[in-house]
Amino acid sequence: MNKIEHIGIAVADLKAAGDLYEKLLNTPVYKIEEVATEGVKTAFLQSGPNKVELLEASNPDSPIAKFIAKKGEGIHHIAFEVDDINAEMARLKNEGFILLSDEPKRGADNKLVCFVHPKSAGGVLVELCQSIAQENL
Ligand SMILES: CC[C@H](C(=O)O)C(=O)SCCNC(=O)CCNC(=O)[C@H](O)C(C)(C)COP(=O)(O)OP(=O)(O)OC[C@H]1O[C@@H](n2cnc3c(N)ncnc32)[C@H](O)[C@@H]1OP(=O)(O)O
Ligand SMILES: [Co+2]
Repeated sequence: MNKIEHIGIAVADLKAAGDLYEKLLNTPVYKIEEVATEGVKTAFLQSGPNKVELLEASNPDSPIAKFIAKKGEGIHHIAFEVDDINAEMARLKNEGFILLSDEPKRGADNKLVCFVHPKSAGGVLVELCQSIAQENL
């Protein structure tokens, strides 16, 4: 596991949250991207070395909709950068962590991603992110 790749924040209204975080971080949203397979619409802001991912549910079955219904808006997950997501997934599985998919999935912002169930990670939803090489986009 390398640096924190982003902090995921669940929001009810992506536009309003984007405006708020632009003021808070004094930096513009640099990308808006829907990941239909995840049921989310995302907005990204970069503040120094830190990346913030705002997440709005794009359908009622979205994990973000369920999260907000249960816990309200707020920090949803921590994503870590990995060099080799398949190797990290195998290592974590071997260590007894519960992975939420058998294979990496296509995430936002040109990443391959996989999630670790919060029940096996001390109550924190952890995401692994491997950048997709330019030639493979
Ligand atoms: C991929 C695009 C983008 C990117 O970065 O590229 C994203 O980050 S997409 C982010 C949205 N997608 C996901 O979150 C996928 C992984 N999440 C899941 O599969 C589910 O949300 C899961 C399994 C974590 C929870 O789903 P479930 O249907 O089991 O919901 P429950 O409310 O029953 O939760 C069970 C249990 O877990 C606790 N929980 C749920 N979400 C979180 C969370 N984000 N952080 C910490 N804990 C969480 C929930 O409170 C329940 O615990 P309990 O003690 O029973 O209340
Ligand atoms: Co994320």
